[in-house]
Amino acid sequence: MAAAATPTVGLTTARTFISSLHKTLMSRAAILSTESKDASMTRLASSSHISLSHSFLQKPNSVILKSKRVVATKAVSSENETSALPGLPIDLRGKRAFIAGIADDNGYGWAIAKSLAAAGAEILVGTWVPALNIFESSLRRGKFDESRVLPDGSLMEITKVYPMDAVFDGPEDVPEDIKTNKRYAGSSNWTVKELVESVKQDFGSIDILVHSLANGPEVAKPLLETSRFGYLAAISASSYSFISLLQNFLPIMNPGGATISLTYIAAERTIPGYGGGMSSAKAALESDTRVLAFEAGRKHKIRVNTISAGPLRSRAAKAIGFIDMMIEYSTTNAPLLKELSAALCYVNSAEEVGNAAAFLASPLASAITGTVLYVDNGLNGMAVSTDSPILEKLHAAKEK
Ligand SMILES: NC(=O)c1ccc[n+]([C@@H]2O[C@H](COP(=O)([O-])OP(=O)(O)OC[C@H]3O[C@@H](n4cnc5c(N)ncnc54)[C@H](O)[C@@H]3O)[C@@H](O)[C@H]2O)c1
Repeated sequence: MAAAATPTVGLTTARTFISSLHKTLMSRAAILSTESKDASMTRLASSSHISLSHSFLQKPNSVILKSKRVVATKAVSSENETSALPGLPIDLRGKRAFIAGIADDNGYGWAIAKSLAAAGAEILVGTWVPALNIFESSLRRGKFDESRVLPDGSLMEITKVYPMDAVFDGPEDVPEDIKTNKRYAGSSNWTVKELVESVKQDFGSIDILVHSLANGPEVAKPLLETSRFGYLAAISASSYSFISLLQNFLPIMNPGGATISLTYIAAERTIPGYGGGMSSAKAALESDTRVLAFEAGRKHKIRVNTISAGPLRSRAAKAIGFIDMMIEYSTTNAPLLKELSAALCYVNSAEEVGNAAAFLASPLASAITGTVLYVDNGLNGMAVSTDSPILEKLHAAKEK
């Protein structure tokens, strides 16, 4: 079920590629490395994976024209070279991340995967079963190629995509109507226990777990009108799912690893319209972050944090129905006044959340656990909206 395999390259192409990499390496080696160029090349040959974009695969002759799309997915620098680099890099090379909740390239899960990949982590993805076919076929057809581009010009590789449904812990929990549902036909081993068993069999262990999923069937209903079913379904898919993933993944997580979930300010302050028990689910997720940080920290040396993210036009958010208003509210009232999705600088909000997640997952955050990290341009700190007509009256009165 590999979504994006690493293709082999023809001999001539490989020579061209190695020659261009050799040039790059030589210039890097001259600046950075104290070891011999031959030793660097030997290391490069053994550590680099040559990977090509889908567009190259479709047009083999375009490899030289599109040389930027021909990349080494593993960094060529050694530990020595890294320590010689200026700055404080987020280095996740050698780490394996499982990101639960990616079904397209618009959501926070995708952005986090990209930042983790840019820092060198290997990426495994868990996709909700009903969305799996379309996600995998879009990936195969190159629909996401443009948004797979990482800051160094290479493309994010997803080593494997796993089907999952986070509301079922084991096969015994799956009701008949889901078992026979045609959207689930053709996929297997997608309950949480079976998923983790598959990851264990395939890879042995992981270092980073990201929970980027939520679901509330009655999200559009006010809490006061939410049914017991809707409320519990929201908690099950959006909060307990994190506990279930931790329960099952912790035994195969390497000590020192990190887990991250995504929350929303509606957990702490009232956001009218974010209903159906979703605000309750996020409140539970934030509280659980603290308790799970204690338990997972003591028992497994694993950190647990959650990112409270600003509004993003993801598929899930669009389904709620007022995401554009929330974005406008945020861009008008947050301390940092920037359009989140077209930021003043080279990043957008999803990337900013991705980068914060990469930091939290890295050794740079080794003493951070049990926290809610706000990545929302500071909106959470505001007690009044600056565009309130009441405040406008106040300002007008002062000016008189
Ligand atoms: N978009 C926002 O404005 C915003 C703001 C703050 C927090 N968040 C949180 O970010 C996380 C990611 O959401 P997003 O907005 O990026 O949307 P998204 O649509 O990209 O991600 C939600 C994912 O959850 C998956 N999913 C739903 N039910 C599932 C289940 N039972 N099992 C497995 N997967 C399931 C969906 O297939 C989808 O891929 C969520 O926790 C969301 O609450 C979003």
